[in-house]
Amino acid sequence: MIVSVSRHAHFNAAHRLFNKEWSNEQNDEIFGKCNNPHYHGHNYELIVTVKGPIDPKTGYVMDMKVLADLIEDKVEKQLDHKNLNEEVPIFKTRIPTVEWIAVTIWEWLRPHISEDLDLKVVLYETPRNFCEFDGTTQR
Ligand SMILES: Nc1nc2c(c(=O)[nH]1)N=C([C@H](O)[C@H](O)COP(=O)(O)OP(=O)(O)OP(=O)(O)O)CN2
Ligand SMILES: [Zn+2]
Repeated sequence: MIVSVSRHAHFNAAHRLFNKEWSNEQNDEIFGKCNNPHYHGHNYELIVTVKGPIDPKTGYVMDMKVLADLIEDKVEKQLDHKNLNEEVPIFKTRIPTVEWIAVTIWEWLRPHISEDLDLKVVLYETPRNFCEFDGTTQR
């Protein structure tokens, strides 16, 4: 049997959506209020799911305490109460959209989770806007 287990986490962060290769007018046209030069913030809700076989000895797919500690160390410490554009180096080159934040979180977690397990990240930027990434690189 292949089973999924998930851990819910939370962080808040500020960001500004803009492409530094574009003019102010282009950025305003594409990103609108999200291009506010004084930034704006979100309460991000994160769901991390690992999927795989149940270990016959432990009954676990993965120890949720280990997963929780991993999310705290690799994600929350890097992003919580941060200005993503200014304080998180990867977002100097990636626009901190919910898409890129979700992909980045997946990349940060993947090396620390058993290769036998699939990993999926769901990230809510607002209660109505969310993004999902499971490592897929081709359509
Ligand atoms: N594909 C994406 N589109 C948008 C993103 C994104 O990351 N990926 N981000 C934003 C902004 O960050 C913006 O702050 C989202 O806020 P808002 O439009 O206010 O979202 P709400 O769900 O709160 O808006 P309602 O219109 O009230 O539902 C925009 N787009
Ligand atoms: Zn935003």
